[in-house]
Amino acid sequence: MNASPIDWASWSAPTHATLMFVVRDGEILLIEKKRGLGAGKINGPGGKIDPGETPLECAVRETEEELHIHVKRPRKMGELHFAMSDVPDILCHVYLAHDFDGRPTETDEAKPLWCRIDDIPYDRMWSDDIHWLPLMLDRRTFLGRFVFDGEEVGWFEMEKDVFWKSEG
Ligand SMILES: Nc1ncnc2c1[nH]c(=O)n2[C@H]1C[C@H](O)[C@@H](COP(=O)(O)OP(=O)(O)OP(=O)(O)O)O1
Repeated sequence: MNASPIDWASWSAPTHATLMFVVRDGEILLIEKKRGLGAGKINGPGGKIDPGETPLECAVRETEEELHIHVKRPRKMGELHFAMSDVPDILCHVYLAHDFDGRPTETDEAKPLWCRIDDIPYDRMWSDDIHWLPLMLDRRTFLGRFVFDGEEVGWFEMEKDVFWKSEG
């Protein structure tokens, strides 16, 4: 691929956000996002980090708010650095869990959707997802850098097997 149009060494994002994925019995718990950035797309639950909140606290809170479940023992699997063309840049922390309390419930923010791991609807998701979600499902950690042109990925690179310090 061409050289990056972004100097990633000096890049920083004004928006920090999270994503949480629950994988159990060969299925992944996704959402149909009903509002906010990415409304209409399929994604994991998640959202923007509040002031004073850690990324892990945010991922757990957003999952509770959007699906009314409490995830157990989430592990940080990756970071996604999004240089955007039409909204402020985003740094997103990605978590994986295998267990939770509660029953996934539709809220005004999200509709739960269990998908078989081999039948994930990438064509209804953000266009970066296909570059890192399969890696995460193979239990590999990652750092993805993406330059978006509107809704499309114009440039990207993936670092694999990145060490992320455990939190909490
Ligand atoms: N490119 C891409 N791929 C996968 N996931 C995402 C992106 N860009 C993104 O922003 N996201 C994720 C990261 C977050 O989980 C959401 C965006 O957060 P948002 O819904 O705007 O945050 P909330 O705090 O829930 O929303 P408001 O309350 O501010 O409306 O998408």
